Amino acid sequence: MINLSNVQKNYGKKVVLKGINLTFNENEAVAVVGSNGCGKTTLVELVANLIQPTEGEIVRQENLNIGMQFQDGSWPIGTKLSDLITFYKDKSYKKTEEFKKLVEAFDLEGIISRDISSLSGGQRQRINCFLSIINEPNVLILDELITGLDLEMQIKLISFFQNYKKEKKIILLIVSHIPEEVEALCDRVIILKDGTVYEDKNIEEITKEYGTLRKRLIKYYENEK
Ligand SMILES: Nc1ncnc2c1ncn2[C@@H]1O[C@H](COP(=O)(O)OP(=O)(O)OP(=O)(O)O)[C@@H](O)[C@H]1O
Repeated sequence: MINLSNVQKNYGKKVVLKGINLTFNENEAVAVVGSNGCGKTTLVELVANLIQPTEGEIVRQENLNIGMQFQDGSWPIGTKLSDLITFYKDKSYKKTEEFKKLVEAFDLEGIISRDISSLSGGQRQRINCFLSIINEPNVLILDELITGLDLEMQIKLISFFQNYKKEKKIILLIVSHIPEEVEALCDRVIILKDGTVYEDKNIEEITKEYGTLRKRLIKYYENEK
């Protein structure tokens, strides 16, 4: 369980988030959505303990292991995924069934021994996905998981993470601009606006009221103008 109470985050004089009260529970998949710059990544970085609130408190249940897939990641020239695996795991890991399953799921075979800095955005994205779960997190944060990926990989990744969340009963937090991705992966949607929680509802409530999440978000963007 992770609880945010009265959280505020400022960057200099700019108040990015304010008065945030949220609880995330085990076995729950939650999406954070809203316009560019509304504070989605800031919110998940606070949850991940990567940055600290300016005001308020974040309480995390003990022994939480947090994994995060970033929108991109820059590695020093020459870094290879195979080196990173040796860093995070022992050598025998590469012989495990688990590893073989992940290589297949993220289509890593041809890129594992290549310099990450020479890979395409989509290839790096697949590596970031793999690294986000290498330490078996019980809180997994996916920030724009399928953005920039070809359709085949989008379908493959969504299906992988649908099964992953069912199996592992983690807290899954996703940041996304793609309503269909959110509907496929999440039970609950938090919409941010002006640095606050504008709406916090289950997908079922949203679809009952608006038909689809896409229709709900179009209404949100219409009011933003
Ligand atoms: N390290 C930082 N220093 C200063 N300002 C920052 C920093 N990180 C984020 N911001 C600002 O905070 C605001 C929220 O940024 P954030 O990345 O959380 O938005 P977002 O909702 O994830 O946006 P997007 O949909 O474009 O990815 C933006 O105005 C951004 O410029």
